[in-house]
Amino acid sequence: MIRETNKKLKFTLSARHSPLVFPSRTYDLPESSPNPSATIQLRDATVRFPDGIDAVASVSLEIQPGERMAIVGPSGCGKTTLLRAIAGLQPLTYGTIERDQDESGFGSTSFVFQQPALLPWRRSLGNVMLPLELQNRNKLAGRQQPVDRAGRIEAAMKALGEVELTEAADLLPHQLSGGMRMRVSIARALVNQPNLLLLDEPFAALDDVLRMQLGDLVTRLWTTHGFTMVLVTHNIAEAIELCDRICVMHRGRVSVVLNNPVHTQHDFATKSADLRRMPRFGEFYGTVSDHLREVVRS
Ligand SMILES: Nc1ncnc2c1ncn2[C@@H]1O[C@H](COP(=O)(O)OP(=O)(O)OP(=O)(O)O)[C@@H](O)[C@H]1O
Repeated sequence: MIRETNKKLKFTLSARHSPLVFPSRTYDLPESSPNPSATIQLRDATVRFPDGIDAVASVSLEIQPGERMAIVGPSGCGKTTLLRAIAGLQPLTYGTIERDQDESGFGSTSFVFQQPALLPWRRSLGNVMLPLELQNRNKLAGRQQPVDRAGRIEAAMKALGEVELTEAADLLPHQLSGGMRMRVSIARALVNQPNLLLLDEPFAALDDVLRMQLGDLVTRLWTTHGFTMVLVTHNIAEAIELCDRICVMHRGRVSVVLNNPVHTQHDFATKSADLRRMPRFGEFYGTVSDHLREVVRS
């Protein structure tokens, strides 16, 4: 069932553990989103590993439907652990993470990793169809309507079309370039119409030009699909290009959440390369770097 989505939403930040609070603002979300996007609410979310390290320490944060949140911070500050906790892959020691779900109770989340992790014996089409096959198994748990083979092929071809790889449907992963493999991985993430897309350093292994091209692709897909997005990255420029807010983490905690002034409603169609030329891009880049330098020093 598709619910009506609110086109204008107020973004708020629960700043209980954030020393710096920036005012919330109102966004115009993309016009057409086939799935209602997810709201994520973290309250005192804590992950303590057996060695006593709090990889995520009392994080309270609210991510609104259709919002794109970047998570940056020094190596080892807990970014990946936080993302895995949001995905439900990492249990919390303390606190809660709430996700709204669709009526079937499934609430689809897709994950894109730095390594595309394609099955080497499956062609692009077969790799992209995989989540739908797994989803069919979930029907045993009464969660989703099964999708027949024709439906799976149609959905996978549509997703491959969205990443401009229709012509590579019959190729095996070893016949694809690094950028193409990543696009197949993005198509696989899109095929079950996620309302939440989690990306962990997706373009870190790629060169700058590819990075920008794939970043523009993700923005275009977000404009069409309207999913909520959380991106872990070391790359400040990428965080600014792709996200509405930037969360700086340090030692498991949220140090600050910054509103991105570079993005406004009419920037959605602006290419990364053009965004980078804007004076406010450079200014904001400086602000984010200053915060990162500060947390590293403290
Ligand atoms: N399974 C685990 N068991 C024990 N400690 C872990 C485990 N996974 C991560 N850690 C520790 O938790 C802390 C946070 O790790 P995490 O991978 O979330 O950081 P990160 O910010 O994503 O790092 P990077 O930027 O280098 O990828 C680190 O000190 C790490 O050593």
